[in-house]
Amino acid sequence: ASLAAKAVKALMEEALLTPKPGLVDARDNGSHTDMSIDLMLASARALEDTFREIAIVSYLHPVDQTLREQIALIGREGEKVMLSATNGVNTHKGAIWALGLLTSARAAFPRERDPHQIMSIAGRIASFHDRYRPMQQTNGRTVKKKYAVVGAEEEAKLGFPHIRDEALPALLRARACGKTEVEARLEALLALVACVDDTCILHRGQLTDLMAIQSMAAAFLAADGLRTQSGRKLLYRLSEYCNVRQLSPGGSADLLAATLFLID
Ligand SMILES: CC(C)(COP(=O)(O)OP(=O)(O)OC[C@H]1O[C@@H](n2cnc3c(N)ncnc32)[C@H](O[C@H]2O[C@H](COP(=O)(O)OP(=O)(O)OP(=O)(O)O)[C@@H](O)[C@H]2O)[C@@H]1O)[C@@H](O)C(=O)NCCC(=O)NCCS
Ligand SMILES: Nc1ncnc2[nH]cnc12
Repeated sequence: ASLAAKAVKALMEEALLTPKPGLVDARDNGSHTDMSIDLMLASARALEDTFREIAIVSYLHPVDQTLREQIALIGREGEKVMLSATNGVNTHKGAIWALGLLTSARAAFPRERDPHQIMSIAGRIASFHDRYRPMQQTNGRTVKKKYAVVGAEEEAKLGFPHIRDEALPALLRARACGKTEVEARLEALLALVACVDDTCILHRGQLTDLMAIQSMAAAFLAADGLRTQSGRKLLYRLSEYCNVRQLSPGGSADLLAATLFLID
């Protein structure tokens, strides 16, 4: 399949993974009142042309500022495409960013298969300055004024450390112990939730909410996930915590989609 089709597939697989705490899945809308699984899938499909354009301009392109600025333009258009497909709901802003950069890296080096190399190339692309980036206030910028966090921008510039050191190892470890694909992906997601400074959570909630969510996710993994009663109870508590406060680990969901794209 094309890179664009793989990016869309990764977004769909993330959306369909069930259960997920706070997030939209095939069973319920988590803590979201303005999203549904149909909306997530429609948003994913609408983004295929965006990822295709990114792949085309990036094909065999050297890693430089021109590449950075060309894909930024397409990415910003992609955000508009997303908002028109969802009637204004921000379903995939972080995913356009992460998957856009990773698609660009894969197209620039079509023979490179190693996820670590691809993440590092994407990090180099992200690190060039985009002179045309609007100065407008975003939730990420608001949060970063308050807290020193690794948000979506830094995550990419650093070469996706949370995918490299947490999600990918968790996914491969769970597969190697014979767990189901659903368990492996859920553990990869929770490995992200346990340590990502999710600006979605920090924008709507408090620092104490982020810490509580991170520690419940870590406890779920320590309890061997869905395999044990205590793991299942922790996942239930985490979901309730998110739903009651209308909080959602949207940044971690985007990074899970990026993880799935890297191993496709
Ligand atoms: C450089 C950009 C990432 C923009 O940076 P900025 O800091 O301004 O980021 P945000 O606008 O806040 O958006 C970043 C989205 O990334 C996700 N995210 C959050 N934390 C992390 C993290 N630690 N690591 C990785 N990813 C993270 C998150 O996306 C998900 O949440 C969305 C909903 O988020 P939110 O905005 O909080 O909620 P709303 O419902 O909109 O608002 P409220 O109702 O709460 O008020 C959802 O979409 C998920 O996807 C963040 O939203 C970059 O985006 C950029 O500059 N792009 C320009 C184009 C470009 O250069 N592209 C290049 C390649 S395509
Ligand atoms: N499954 C999901 N639910 C809510 N927000 C998201 N952002 C990215 N994936 C999401």
